[in-house]
Amino acid sequence: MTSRHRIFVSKDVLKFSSAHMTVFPDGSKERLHGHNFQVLLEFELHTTKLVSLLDFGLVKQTLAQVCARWDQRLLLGTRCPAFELVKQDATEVEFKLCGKRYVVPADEVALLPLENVVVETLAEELAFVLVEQLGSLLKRDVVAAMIVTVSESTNQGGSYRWEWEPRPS
Ligand SMILES: Nc1nc2c(c(=O)[nH]1)N=C([C@H](O)[C@H](O)COP(=O)(O)OP(=O)(O)OP(=O)(O)O)CN2
Repeated sequence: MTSRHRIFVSKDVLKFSSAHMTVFPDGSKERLHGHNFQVLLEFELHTTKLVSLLDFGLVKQTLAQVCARWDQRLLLGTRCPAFELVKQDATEVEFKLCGKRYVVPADEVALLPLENVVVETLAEELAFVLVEQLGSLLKRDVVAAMIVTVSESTNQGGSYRWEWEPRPS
C-alpha cells in the first residue's frame, strides 16, 4: 500500500480563455467557439520535509505564464488530419480546418502539436510544458506524480497524469 501527500492549486486566474473547434471522427467539426478553460494542478509527494518544499508560489507563477501563452487565442492542432496550414507570417495565419478557410491575426493563434484540441489533449500538452518549465523544481525524490486537469465548463474536463519512476533508494 502506498501512502502519499497530495497538494493542489486551482485559482480563478489560473485559466486560459481560448477558442477551439473539436474535430469528430467522421471528419466534421464544431463551429468556432470558446471556453474559460480552468486548470487544476496536483502533485503527489514522497515527502513533506522542509528542505523538500515544493513552493506553491513558484508553481502558480509558472502555471500563470504558461496559461498566458494560450489565453485569448484560437488554439489549433497542427497534427489534425483535417488541418492545413495555408500561409503563416508575422501578421496572419491562414488555415483550413475540415475544408473551411480561416484567416486570423498571428498574435491571436496558438499552434499546438496536437491531433485534436480537446480537454484531454490540452491537459497532456500542458503537463509536458509544465514539466519543461518547472524543471529542477520537480525533484525526483520529492515529486511522485503531477496531475493536470483542464475543465472547459463546470464538471466537464479532462486530466493527464505524469508519473515519475519510484524514488531512487
Ligand atoms: N472527449 C471530448 N469530447 C468533446 C470535447 C472534449 O474536449 N473532449 N469538447 C467538446 C466541445 O468543445 C464542448 O463540449 C463544447 O462545450 P459546450 O459549448 O459547453 O457544449 P456542450 O454540448 O458540451 O454543453 P452542454 O451545456 O452540455 O450542452 C465536444 N466533445
